[in-house]
Formats: sequence, C-alpha cells, structure tokens
Amino acid sequence: MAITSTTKALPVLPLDDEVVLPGMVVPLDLNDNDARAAIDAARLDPDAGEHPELLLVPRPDGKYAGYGTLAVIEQVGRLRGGQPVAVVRGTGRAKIGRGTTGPGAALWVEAEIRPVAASTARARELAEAYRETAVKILQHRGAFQVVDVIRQIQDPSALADSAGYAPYLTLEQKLTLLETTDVEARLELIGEWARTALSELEVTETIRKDVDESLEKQQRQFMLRRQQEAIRKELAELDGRPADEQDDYRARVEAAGLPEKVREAALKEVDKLEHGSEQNPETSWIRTWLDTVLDLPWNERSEDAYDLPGARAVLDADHAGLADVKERIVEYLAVRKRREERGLTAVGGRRSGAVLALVGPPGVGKTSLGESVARAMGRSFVRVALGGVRDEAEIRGHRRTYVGALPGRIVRAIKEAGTMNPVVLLDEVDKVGSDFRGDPAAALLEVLDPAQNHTFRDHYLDVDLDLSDVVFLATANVLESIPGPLLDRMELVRLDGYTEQEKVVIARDHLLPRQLERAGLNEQEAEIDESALRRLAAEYTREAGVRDLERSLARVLRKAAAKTAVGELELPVRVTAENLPDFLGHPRHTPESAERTTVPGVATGLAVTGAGGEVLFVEASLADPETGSTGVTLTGQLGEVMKESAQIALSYLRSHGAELELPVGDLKDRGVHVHVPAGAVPKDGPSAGVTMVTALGSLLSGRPVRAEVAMTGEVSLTGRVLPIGGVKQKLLAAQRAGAKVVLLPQRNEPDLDEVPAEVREALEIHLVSDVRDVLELALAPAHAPSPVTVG
Ligand SMILES: Nc1ncnc2c1ncn2[C@@H]1O[C@H](COP(=O)(O)OP(=O)(O)OP(=O)(O)O)[C@@H](O)[C@H]1O
Repeated sequence: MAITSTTKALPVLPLDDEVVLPGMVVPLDLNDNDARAAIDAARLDPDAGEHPELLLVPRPDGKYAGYGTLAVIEQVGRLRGGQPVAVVRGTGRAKIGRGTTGPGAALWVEAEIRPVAASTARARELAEAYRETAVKILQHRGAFQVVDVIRQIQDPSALADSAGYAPYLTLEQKLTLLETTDVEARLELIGEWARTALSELEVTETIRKDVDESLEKQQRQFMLRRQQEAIRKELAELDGRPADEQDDYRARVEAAGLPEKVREAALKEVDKLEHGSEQNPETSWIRTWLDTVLDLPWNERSEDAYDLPGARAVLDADHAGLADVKERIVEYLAVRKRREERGLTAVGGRRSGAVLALVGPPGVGKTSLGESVARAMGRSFVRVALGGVRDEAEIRGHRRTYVGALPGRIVRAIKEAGTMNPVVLLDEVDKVGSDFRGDPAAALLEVLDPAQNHTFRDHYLDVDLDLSDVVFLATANVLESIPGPLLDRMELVRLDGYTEQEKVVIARDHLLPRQLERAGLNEQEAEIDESALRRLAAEYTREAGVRDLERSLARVLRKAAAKTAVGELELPVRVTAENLPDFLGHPRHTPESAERTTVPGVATGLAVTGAGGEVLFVEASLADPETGSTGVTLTGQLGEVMKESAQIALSYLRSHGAELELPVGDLKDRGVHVHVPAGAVPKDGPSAGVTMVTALGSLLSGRPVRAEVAMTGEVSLTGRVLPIGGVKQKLLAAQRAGAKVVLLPQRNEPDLDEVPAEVREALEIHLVSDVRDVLELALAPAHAPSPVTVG
C-alpha cells in the first residue's frame, strides 16, 4: 500500500531509552508488547517482502520524536533461553507523517523517507576528521575490532551514523543526529562531540595515570618492603638466627619515642636500609648504628632521691674515715641541689664546681667513693677508664665511614648506664695523653663544659646527645699530670692515703667482712684480730691506699680455708700478729733506712709518686781522682729538675763548704757521682734538694746520715730551704717506712694541719729554713759510730 515512492505506511516501534541510527543492527526483546506488536504488524503487511520494514521511533519522556529510523527485520527467533527476539537493521531516516491504519495492534504512520544525498568533498573531509577522532577514542578504550569496522566505512553519512554506538553520546545527542538529515551538519555535530569526548578522555587518562603512578609507587614500595622482610626472615632462618621484630627497624624507631631530630635521622637510615640490598656492606653498618641509637636510654631518667643527711649516711656507710672528703662531697651535692631547685641552667659561664675530681694514690677509694656518690644521689653509675687514651676518637667516636667504627666512650657509658642522668666517673684523667690522633683532653673538655654538653656530638652517633644531666666525677693519681684546661674545670678533692690506724679500721669494718664473704667464711669461723691487721698494714704492705691490704686479707683467708680443709687447722681460726707469718710467710717490708745509711753519703728523702708518698735514697760518691773529671755524674732515671737540684747542691757545697767545716777541697779535683736507685721512680721535682745536699755533706764529712731521719725540701743556691708539696703524703710515707725524725721546710708549717694527729705524734718533725740546720740535724756526730738501731 505504497503512497508515494518516498512515503511509506509503516508500523511504529517506540524506543523509550535508546536511539537506533541507520546502519545499526539491534536485537529487540519481543516480550515487550510494543515491540511484538510492531514486529507482528510489519510481518502482516501485505506489501512486505522477504524483509518486512518498520519504523523505530524514539519516544523520550513519552513523546514521539519527529524522525524515525527505517529498519528491516533481519531475523525473528528465540534465544537459547527461549526468549523471543527480533534482530532489526536501520536502513534510513524517515520523517514521521500523519497516522494511518494497518494490520496488527501497532500504531501505523506515514513515513517520508529521506534519501541520502550524494557525498560532497566537505562531507568527506569532515568524515575523515571524525574518523580520526573516533579511532583515537576507540583506541583509548582498547576497542580495536571496532576501529577496523570504522576504517572500512566509506560513506560519510554512514560514518556519522555509526556514532549511534558511541557510549559517550547522550540519548539527546543521538536523537539530534537522527533528526539532522544534512550529512555535513551531522558530521560537524558528531565531529565536535567526539573531539570533546576525546579530550575529556585524554584528561581523565592523564589524571588516572598520575594517580596510578603514585599509587603504584606506593603499592610497589609496600609490596617490595613486604617481600624484603620476607626474604630477610627467610635468610635469618637459614642462618639460624631468630627472625623477630628486632628486624623491623621502622617500627622500632617509631616506637622508641626518640627526640624529634634523632627520630628523623633514624628514619632516614631506615629508608636507606629498606632500599638497600642485604648484600650491601652499608646495610650492616646502618643496622649497627640503628641498634646503637635504639639502645640509648633517650627517655630514661632516674629520679633524684638525695636528701643531704641521707647522702651523708650513704657515704659513711660505704667508707670509713675521710671526714673532710665526705664533707666536700656533701657540700658539692648541696650546691648542685640548690642550683637544680632554683632551675639554674648550665648556661652563663658557670665554671667552677662543675666536676668533682678525686685526686690521690691508688687504692684510697676514689672509685668506690664515686659509686657511693651515685648511690647517695639515687643515680646509676658508670666508670669510664681513660688510662692510656691517646686518640680523640676514643672519647668522641669514629666517623661512621670508618670500617669498624664505634661510638666513643661517653656514648657507650650512657648506654651502659641506661639513664640519661647517671654519675659518670672519668677514671684516671691524668693518664690521658695526646698525639697525632687528636687531643682527647679537648674532647673531654667539651663533655664537661656545661655550655656545650647539652648538644654533645659523637662522631659515630652524629646526633646531639644531651649530657647536661650527667654528673661527672673524675679521678687522678697525680694532680700535676691532669691536662691544664681540664684541671680548670675541676673542683679538687684530695685523698692522700691512710695512716696505719685508719687502715686497721677500714680493714676491720669494710675489707674483712667483704673478704670473709668471698672466702665463704663467717665471723665466728675466722677472726683476724686488730694486732694482725696492724701488722698486715705495717709490715706486709707498704702503700698509701688499702688495695694490697685487701689482697693480703684475701690471701690470709684463703690460706685459712685451705688449712682447715686439709685438717691442718680447726675452725674457728684466729689470726693474730704472732701467727700471721704462718699464713703469709715473713713480712716483706721492714725498715731499710738503717742498713742503707750505715755508710756516709746516703740520705733518706721523701717524695711523691703516682703511688702516693715514698721514701727514696740518694747515694753520693766521689769519682776516682784519675778520671780527671770534676763535674757531677747523675744516674738513676732522674728528671731534669732533679738534675738541677744535684747541680745546685754541689754549687752550694763548693761555695759554702768551708763555713760548714766540710773538706770541700775534694770537690775541686774530683768528680761527684749522685745516684737515686729507682725502686719506685719518683716523679720529677725539686724537693730532693735537701737530700742531695745531705748525701754530699755526709760523703765529704764522712759522717753518716742518721738512719731515723727522712727529709724533703728544695734548696736555693744560697742554702735556703724552700717549701715543697705533698706534705701529708710524704709524712704518711715516712711513718710507713719507719722514720722517726722528719725535716720539713719551715714554710710548709701550715700544711701540717692536714696531717692526721696520729702521724704528727708518731714523728719528730723539725721545720728548717737553712740547709745548715738540715746538716746539723741529719748527720751523725763526727767520729761517733752511727746509731744502727731504729726504735
Ligand atoms: N675509706 C675507705 N673505707 C672503706 N673502704 C675503702 C676505703 N678506701 C678504700 N676502700 C676500699 O679499697 C678498695 C680500693 O679502692 P678503689 O678501687 O676505689 O681505689 P681507687 O682509689 O679508685 O684506686 P685506683 O686509683 O687504682 O682506681 C675498694 O674496695 C674500696 O672499697
């Protein structure tokens, strides 16, 4: 029932949510009433040939569009599931005319078929531009088969209509394409929309890529870290090491509560670790470093618990005697406490009182006093041995780039202490040397300087360490050997040594109980009475401190234990002065002055060495006249100053010998030999002056030196006796050595106050200012036999 060649009556298939353009092939669900009615109607059309036609008309929002797509039914059948479908193919555009009638239940309209105009050059141009854009879009989406299809479409109009499949077009846009019958106009529209779509696609693509990349990096890092961890664990297991959380440095650093700067530095190293391979040698350095950092007690502080009477009680409990030393320590604590209470900070040129230095011979309790201070303050205690340290790196560590680099002793001490505010005892600061490896004393200075030590930097650690809460104490044997700048920072407390009585008390109250315990004996089983202790101190040991005394006690107790074990003795054991040789053999230290000074030319001097006070003997003899030398020969490891003393002594006797009625003529044509046997090498000093003069005077006069006399003092060229140091140590030594008379420079009189009364009473002390008096007092009367017996 054709109306015109270009107008056809056709059944309408309304499309509510799609637009089908010419050229498209679409399936239609025949369960839909409208669809089935239209398909049925088309097939009922008597004019319909092999391929019945119908009109697909968009009906957005329930309103029919003005144009529809002419379509042929390609196939009607059922899907595998039994669902009835028809496949239709769009073949052209038609404008919808007035309604008409036809078979079936469908709506029939008259459709004006719009023929496709012949393509123009402009249309082809637009078509190519569009094709390019469309291909790009398809390539973006990875629809490569569709790309082939698009490339094969020749007709510009058909190409434009292929956009019906494009997912980026809205229904509205597709409808517009349907209604735009002009091919060029349609290509312009679709070209424009496609370009917009493409650029949108490209932008989203870039964004996605960016996002992907960073996401990917994070994910990859995460994954790699996990893998690395797994590998490390496996390696650890293969090596038989436990694979624990110790390996998770990141977590450990995060959990450690490090100071911010330290945390940053540590995380940087963790990063390196996580990016490095297990084989990289740096990896093990980094781990060691991280372990060191994590081992430091960054947040640990012990609560200061010192009240001053309490502190004094602790000091008293740990040490016998030392009243003045304890007082100084308590004062020091009092000042410290007051400063802390006032919140006084280190800054501001505070210099004195920073470091308490305990100076004295070995075994007088310097180290154990340090421990007591820590106990009194309720702090942890560490000892840093500085003896023989010559390398700055010992104090401050090696840079990490060194093979086998380690942190310095200060950092190690803090680690050992386990708190940031321990008492650190710098032991033997006088034995710190310096050489080409830098100056350890300079590093120590920085450690001790309150203005600098809150940001102490160890070369290895390389992060600031706050040492301002550390209490530093120092010990030294010899004051003079402490490097000057360090000495400047120190408040000195001298421990000169103990008298015999003090040693007895220390032994009874402290050393003996400790040694009994070590020997596994109790007080009932073994008793060492005071007479034995006194003899131990006097005849078995000769020292300023009590170290040998403690060792001797230990030996006595070991012997006692052994003797009881073999049945030689029965418990309880009682050790007295009399039976002491049964345990220790004969005493080793008997007074030797008597035998040494029997010949003229030997005098007993007093000196201070690193071990405390000592007696020393100066021996003089005249050289053979044949040698022709008239000078002085010195032997016995004498220092420069001692040599000068000998020269001065000689000069003095040459010029004043006659007044002293000494036959100094001998000195004119005969050389003199002065020898100081190096029993204990005294430290260099001028205090042997009087001893040298006495030895020479004795030699020239033939009068021996009185055995019970010991002396010390510098001599000037005019024969004046000048003051010397170490009076207390020297007097203690004189008493230990069994001297009865001591000659001291007059100007040292004030120093006698420090000397324990016990010692002053035991010795006959003469204060002299002229060397004549020395000779007078020291030389035995002329032509009289020297008194050989000593009290
Ligand atoms: N006054 C004292 N009271 C009780 N014990 C003491 C006293 N003096 C020293 N001692 C004990 O003597 C021993 C030696 O002391 P310590 O090791 O502290 O000596 P030191 O002066 O530090 O020696 P060094 O300079 O060689 O380190 C320690 O066991 C210490 O407890």
